[in-house]
Amino acid sequence: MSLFERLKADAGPQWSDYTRHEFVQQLGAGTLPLSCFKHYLVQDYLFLIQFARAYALGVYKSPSVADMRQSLDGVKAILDDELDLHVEMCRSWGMERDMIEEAPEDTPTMAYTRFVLDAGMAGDLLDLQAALAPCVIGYAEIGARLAAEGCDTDGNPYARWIREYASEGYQELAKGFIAWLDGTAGQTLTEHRYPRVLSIFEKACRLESDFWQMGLNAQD
Ligand SMILES: Cc1ncc(C[n+]2csc(CCO)c2C)c(N)n1
Repeated sequence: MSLFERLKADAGPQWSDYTRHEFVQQLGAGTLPLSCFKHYLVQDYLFLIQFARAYALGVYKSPSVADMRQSLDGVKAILDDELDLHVEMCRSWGMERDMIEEAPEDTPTMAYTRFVLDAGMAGDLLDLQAALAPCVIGYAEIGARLAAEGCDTDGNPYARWIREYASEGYQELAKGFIAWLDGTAGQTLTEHRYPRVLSIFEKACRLESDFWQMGLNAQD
C-alpha cells in the first residue's frame, strides 16, 4: 500500500468531505451558480501563486537533486500550465490577469496556503508533501470521477475545468506525486512519526473543503 492510500484510508471522513463536497457535485451536474465558480477561480489563482512558492520551498527542502527536480516540476506545472487555464476562463468573463492578481485574498485562501507554507517551513520535505498531497491528488481523483460519470459533456459550462484535471497529463502528474511521496517516506517515515504526517494530511483536506465552501458561499 502506498503512503497516500494509507493516509486516504485513515483520513476517510475528511477525504470524502473534500472530494465529494457539494460544490464538486454541483460543478459535475453543471448546476453550480456561475458567481460561485467565478469567486472560486479567482481565489484559486491567488492560491496557486502561493502554491508555486510552496513548491519552491520544496526545492529548498529537497535532500537530493532528484527531489529538487520534482519540486521544480511542480513550480513549472503551476506557472506554465495551470495559471493559464484560470486566465483563459476568467478572460471569457471579461476579467484580465491584472484584475485577478489585484483581487483580495479571501480568508480560506490565506488559511490554506499559509498552512501549507508553514508545514513545509517548520518541517522537512515529507511534512511539506503531506500538506500538498490532498490538493495535487484530490483534484486528479475528482476530475477522473466526474469524467467517468460523463459530466464533461459540452452542455456542462464547467467541462473545460473537468477535462483539465481528468486529462492524461494531469493524471500522470498526480501518479508521479504519489510515487515521489513514497520515495521520501521510504527515507524518513517511521511509525512513531506517522500520526504527525496524518495530522497534516487531515488538516489540508479540511482546508480544501473550506475552500469549496468559500465558493458555494459566493452565490449572489
Ligand atoms: C484549492 C485547490 N486545490 C488543488 C488544486 C490543484 N492543484 C494545485 S497545484 C497544482 C499543480 C500541480 O501540482 C494543481 C493541479 C487547485 N488548483 N486548487
